Amino acid sequence: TPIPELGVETPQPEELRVELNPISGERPLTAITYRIFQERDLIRTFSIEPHKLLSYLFALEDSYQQVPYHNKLHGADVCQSMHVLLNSSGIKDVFNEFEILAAIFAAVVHDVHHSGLTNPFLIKTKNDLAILYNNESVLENHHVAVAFKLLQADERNIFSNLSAEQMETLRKRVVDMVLATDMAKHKTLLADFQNLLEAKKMSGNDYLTLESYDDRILVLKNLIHCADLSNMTKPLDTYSKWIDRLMVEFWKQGDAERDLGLDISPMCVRSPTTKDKHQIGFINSFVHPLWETWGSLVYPDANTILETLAQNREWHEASLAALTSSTTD
Ligand SMILES: COc1ccc(-c2ccn(CCC(=O)N3CCOCC3)n2)cc1OC1CCCC1
Ligand SMILES: [Mg+2]
Ligand SMILES: [Zn+2]
Repeated sequence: TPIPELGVETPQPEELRVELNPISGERPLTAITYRIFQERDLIRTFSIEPHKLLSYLFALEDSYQQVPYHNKLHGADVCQSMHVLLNSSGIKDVFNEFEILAAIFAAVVHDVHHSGLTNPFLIKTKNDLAILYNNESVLENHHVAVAFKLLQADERNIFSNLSAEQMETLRKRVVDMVLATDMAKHKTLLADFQNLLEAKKMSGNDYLTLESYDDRILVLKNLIHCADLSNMTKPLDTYSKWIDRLMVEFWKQGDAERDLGLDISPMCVRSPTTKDKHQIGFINSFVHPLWETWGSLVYPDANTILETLAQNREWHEASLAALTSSTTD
């Protein structure tokens, strides 16, 4: 049975079309995710009932908070970036449709109900979430718990036609991937990833023969982490809009820290050079090493990404030089 164009039979196609229309900007997360599910034929492969997918995505989108950066646009952005990265010719044929379903789902849910505050802030203010999750990946545990809580309503359970065993593995993959987006996990995640690629290179067989669950999920964890850190690899006009959103979110946290008499986190200090200096430092310390490693796996697919990353870093260095020279004059 052909799936209707908008995914569901509806007596009011025009109203639904407006609602789903990404141009109207009302529901970018739903529009992008629904489109990706269609394009990857996930709706048919997993017998997902279209009206349940729409209900789930509407509820998910509405559960993203209206904060400057970690809002539904970021969820949509990471989902779209994940979709593109999964198409890298280097890994296109590596992952099966279950892993792809888990990866796309993990990407779109990965920051749901984000409060616009960082884990250290929630921990030092003894927020209920920090108590609940014992200071361990507090936000990330919350995001993935909310994502699965939304699935409990029958009209939103998009996985109702998966077997119990399939659901169990999907759940494990999604939890593993969302928890891996905690920056505190970055160093271990990247080191394990580099060791895996090194071992594969030593053994001579091509990278793409990933047998164990642990090897496969390790690559998927780095993949969602790359998607989450993909702002710096985007064209400058897009990238600079993300920076502005994140800085507003950080500055609001800085204001809260000051009001509470707490030390202001370094990234939350309002100052003209903070933006460039932190971006350069962050790209050098975290983003470039991660994308370079990813680039070695999918070589040469990441070359454009690495070039854009280098150009964006140079742009920050130039604006920092201009700033400091003008202030020293
Ligand atoms: C557009 O700029 C950024 C975009 C994304 C990130 C970023 C870092 C880690 N993640 C993954 C989620 C996480 O762990 N976070 C969320 C951001 O705050 C830190 C804890 N995302 C960092 C960015 O810039 C750096 C932070 C201020 C200047 C340099
Ligand atoms: Mg996050
Ligand atoms: Zn994120």
